[in-house]
Amino acid sequence: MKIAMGSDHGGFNLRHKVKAHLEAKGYEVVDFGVDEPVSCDYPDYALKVALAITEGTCDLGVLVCGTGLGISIAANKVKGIIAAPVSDTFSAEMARRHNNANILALGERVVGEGLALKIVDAFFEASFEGGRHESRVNKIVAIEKKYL
Ligand SMILES: O=C(CO)[C@H](O)[C@H](O)COP(=O)(O)O
Repeated sequence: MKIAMGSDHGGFNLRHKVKAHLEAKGYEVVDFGVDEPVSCDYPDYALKVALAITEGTCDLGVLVCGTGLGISIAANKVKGIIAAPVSDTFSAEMARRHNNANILALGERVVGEGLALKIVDAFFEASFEGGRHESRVNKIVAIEKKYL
């Protein structure tokens, strides 16, 4: 599995820790920056990661900013993206199993490294269940098609 990653300055340190963790587990990570921990705009990195997924060069993504909010809000503006800002392991698992999220968003100023890595594991070890959840996710896609 190929994972796209990106962050702004607020998620710079945690992005590197998550990247090392995923690589140690054998995932291929494509890192879209930011390359230096200098003040920058999170929508720029949300867009790079979102497009890598919708264009098919990566399978899933991880985005990190200070809270995980702005960067997921921006990513969710791209058709085909379901980005979930997550701060606990249960929601991380459900984001895949029920919501078919294709991007996990983390907040470096919200979760510590230990919890963040457990959240990452919960997200990547889970799979979409389909069934009743598929028709619900399809309704999200229909909203996106009609209104975005
Ligand atoms: O969390 C974020 C967006 O949701 C950003 O990382 C945060 O807003 C950046 O703030 P600052 O420019 O004050 O470092």
